[in-house]
Amino acid sequence: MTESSAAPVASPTIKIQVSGLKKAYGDNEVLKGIDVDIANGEVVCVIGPSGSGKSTFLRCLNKLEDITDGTVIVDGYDLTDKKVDIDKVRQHIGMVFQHFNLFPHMTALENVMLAPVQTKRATKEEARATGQRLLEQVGLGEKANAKPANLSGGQKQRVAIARALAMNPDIMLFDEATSALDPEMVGEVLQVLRDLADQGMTMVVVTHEMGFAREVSDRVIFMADGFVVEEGTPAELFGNPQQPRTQDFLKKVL
Ligand SMILES: Nc1ncnc2c1ncn2[C@@H]1O[C@H](COP(=O)(O)OP(=O)(O)OP(=O)(O)O)[C@@H](O)[C@H]1O
Repeated sequence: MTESSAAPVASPTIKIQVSGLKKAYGDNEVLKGIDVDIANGEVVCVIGPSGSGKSTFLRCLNKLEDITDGTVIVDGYDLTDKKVDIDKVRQHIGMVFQHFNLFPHMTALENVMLAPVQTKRATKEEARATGQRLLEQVGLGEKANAKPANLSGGQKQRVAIARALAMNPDIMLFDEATSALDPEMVGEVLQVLRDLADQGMTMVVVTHEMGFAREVSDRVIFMADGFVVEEGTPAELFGNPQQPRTQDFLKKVL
């Protein structure tokens, strides 16, 4: 590998290029060779049965997991290149998990301000102004001074989304962001995701919300047993699935 290999290498229209991605935990190979390209502004939903490798796939996209084999190129940075500064790459990527992991002793606004200030991307004043704007964007402008304990699950998740947006990412990864929520709060969080999709954010969304996948995504990927079994537009995948495994899965969940 040369020094220059740490520089961006991909086309700016392709945000994420995954080729031959394998991930094993010991002898257990949970990703068995995934090939996916995701374009700028594309919204991709990843669906599939429990244990099929969806979260592991997502976590490989910002190297929360070490990649066993294959390549993952994000915003032109090859994550398998040891010279690539992963913290720098992660500044392009916002990630939202099932559990919100907010700091309980900080207000909603302080949680949102934290990363830009800590990484010196913004002064405190700038981060405060941006944080307030982002809380308003997710419908929580009036909750800026509330501590997480005084917010509902859906509100906490919306703070977590605002926190991810505070680093001004150009890719957002959502790992079952609504799975821990009471049903009545799912809609308010999905609405924030819809708004982000409308604004042209590149998004990869691991979800069990088939209605959301159907309505919002540009492309749906169906995974099973560590493989991409089938992918297509929502109309193709939900309306006319080709693979028996996809058909069986959709029969169960729709
Ligand atoms: N840190 C880990 N160590 C060992 N095995 C793991 C680890 N993380 C995940 N696995 C295994 O990898 C497989 C895929 O898990 P993953 O969480 O990616 O599936 P998933 O499709 O997201 O499932 P779900 O829909 O239930 O969240 C599972 O068999 C799981 O037990």
